[in-house]
Amino acid sequence: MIQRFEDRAALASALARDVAAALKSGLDAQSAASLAVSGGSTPKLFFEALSKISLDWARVTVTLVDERWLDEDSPRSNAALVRQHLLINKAASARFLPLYNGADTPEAGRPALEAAVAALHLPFAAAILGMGEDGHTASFFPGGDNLASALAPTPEQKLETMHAPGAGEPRITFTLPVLAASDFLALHIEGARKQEILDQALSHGPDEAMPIRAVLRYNPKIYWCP
Ligand SMILES: O=C(O)[C@H](O)[C@@H](O)[C@H](O)[C@H](O)COP(=O)(O)O
Repeated sequence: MIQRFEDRAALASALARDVAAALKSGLDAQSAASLAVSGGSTPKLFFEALSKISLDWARVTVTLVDERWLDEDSPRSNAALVRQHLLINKAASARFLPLYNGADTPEAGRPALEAAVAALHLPFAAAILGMGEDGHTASFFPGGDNLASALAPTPEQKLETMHAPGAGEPRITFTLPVLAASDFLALHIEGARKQEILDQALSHGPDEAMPIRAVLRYNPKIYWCP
């Protein structure tokens, strides 16, 4: 299902309201709720809208769908984006679980992160994905070295590392089954170009060429604006 909004502000406030509702349902049913958000350039307005909504944020853990293996002082750090634009206002009391821990490589950092992630309250109450113009989502990149195991991991594995020509730097990502099991699963895309990419992904073709296809099979709610 695609919901179309007239502009970025309208999309951001609708997505923030829907994510807050999903978190509230999670918190009404259980002692804690987890939220996985994407980095990149698209989510800032949504983050700021969500940060202003009243919720029992102290019982919410925010983490990332995926992370670029970089220190937080890099402008490409997704953790830095979340700290600056989401963990503010009312959401300042949320707990944050970053997916970068300073190890030399994501492979070296992954065991400690798998242990940290094991303590998360899962399934996610909400997971919000983005999409790149190459058809990647999370760190499921075309040509990624661990793409197959990120899409179909062993059961105990919640994270996968990824090196890919289009990724910019090494990555770590939640695997598809963890993200797909979220109570509320959304894809947030903006602009005519991403609409075209989405149309291509919705046509037949291999997941390896456009890994977003693997997610579309789970019918995420799609939020789009020009
Ligand atoms: O760390 C990342 O790169 C993301 O989590 C990634 O999957 C992102 O959502 C898309 O690449 C879209 O990025 P833009 O919003 O910048 O287009």
